[in-house]
Amino acid sequence: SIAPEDILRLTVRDIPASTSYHPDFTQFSFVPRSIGAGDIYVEACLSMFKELGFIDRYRFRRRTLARFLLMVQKGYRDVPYHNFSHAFAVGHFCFLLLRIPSVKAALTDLERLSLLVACLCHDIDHRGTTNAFQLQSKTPLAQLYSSEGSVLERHHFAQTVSILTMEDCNIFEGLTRKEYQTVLDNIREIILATDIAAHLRKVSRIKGMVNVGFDGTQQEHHYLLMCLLMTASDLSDQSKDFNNSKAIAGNIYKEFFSQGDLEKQMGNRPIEMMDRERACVPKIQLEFMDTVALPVFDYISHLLPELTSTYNSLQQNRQCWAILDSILQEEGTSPAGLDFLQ
Ligand SMILES: Cc1nc2ccc(C(=O)NCC(C)C)cc2n2c(-c3cc(OC(C)(C)C)ccc3Cl)nnc12
Ligand SMILES: [Mg+2]
Ligand SMILES: [Zn+2]
Repeated sequence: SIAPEDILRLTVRDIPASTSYHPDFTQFSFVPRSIGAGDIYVEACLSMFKELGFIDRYRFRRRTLARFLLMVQKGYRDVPYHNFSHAFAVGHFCFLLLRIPSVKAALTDLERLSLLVACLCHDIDHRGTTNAFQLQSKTPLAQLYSSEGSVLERHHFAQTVSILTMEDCNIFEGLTRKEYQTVLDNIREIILATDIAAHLRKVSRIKGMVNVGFDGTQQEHHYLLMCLLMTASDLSDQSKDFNNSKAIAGNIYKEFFSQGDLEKQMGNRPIEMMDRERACVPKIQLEFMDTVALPVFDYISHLLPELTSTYNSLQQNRQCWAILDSILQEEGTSPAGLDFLQ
C-alpha cells in the first residue's frame, strides 16, 4: 500500500508503463489509454467487432467498418478529456462487458451491437463544455436542441447518424429495415442516457430493477440495462489504477476550469466546480464518487458478479481521494489547482 503523503508525490510517470500492469487487453484492469495513439485505435476497434461476432453476424464489410471508425475518430475534437481516447476507453470497457456470458444471455445481438457503436460515438464533436454552458451562452447547439434538453447528447447522436450517411460508411447497410430502425432507436436512447441529469433522474428505476432482478421479458429492463452498461463504461476510467484515475480527473478539470475561465470572460460567475480559484478537486471527486460513480458500479456488480473487483477498485480510488482531501485540509493549502494531479 502507498503511504498517504506518497500519494501526493506519485505521478503517472512514477508508475511503470501501464502495459506492465495490464498485460491483457481482455482484462478489466487493462488501461486502454496505454495502447498509444494513431490508427492503432481503429485496428483495436476492428478486432473488438470481430471478436464479438458482429462482422460475421451482420455481414460488415471490413472496408466500410474501417472507414466508419476513422470518421468517428475524426469526429472527436482535441480537447483535454472528451477526445477519441475517452471514446476508445469507453468502447473497450463496453467490449469487455459484452463478452460476459450473462450479458450475452440478457441482451439481443442488436442491443449489444447498438451498445458498442453508441459507446464509440457517445461524445462525438464534444467541445469540452457542459450542457449548462450551451444554454447560458446560447451556443448554436443550444439554438438547435434547447427545447428538448440533453443538448450535447442530441448533437453526438446527430453526428453519428450523419457519419452513417457518408460515402461507404454505412456499417448497417446489411441490416433489414426493421433491424436498422431498432439499432438507431437503441443508439439514440443509449447516447441520451449519458446526459448526467438524465442519468440522475433514471437511477432509481435502475435500482428498482436490481432489487427485483433482471427480467428479460420486460422491454424496460432491456432499456435500463443498456443505460447502466453505457454509464458504467463512460465512468470506467475511475475503476482503473489510481494514477490513471487521477490523471483522467486532471483532464476533466482542465475542461471544467477552462469553461470557468470562459464564463468569467463572458461576465458570468462559474459554479465552484468550474472555478480554478475556488474548486477543491479531491472534495468534488469524493462527492462525485459517492453520488454518481459508486452507485453505478454497486448496481452493475449486483447484476454482474464479474464486476465485483471493478467495484472494489472504485472504492480504493475513493479512499485515495479521501486521503488526498485530508492532506490538503491539514496543509490548509489554498484551494488546490491541478498541480498535484500532474
Ligand atoms: C472523474 C469524473 N469526475 C466528475 C466530476 C464532476 C462531474 C459533473 O458533471 N458534476 C456535476 C453533476 C454531479 C451535477 C462529472 C465527472 N465525471 C464524468 C462525467 C460523467 C457524465 O455522465 C455520466 C457518465 C452519465 C455520469 C457526464 C460528464 C462527465 Cl465529465 N466522468 N468522469 C468524471
Ligand atoms: Mg457525454
Ligand atoms: Zn463520455
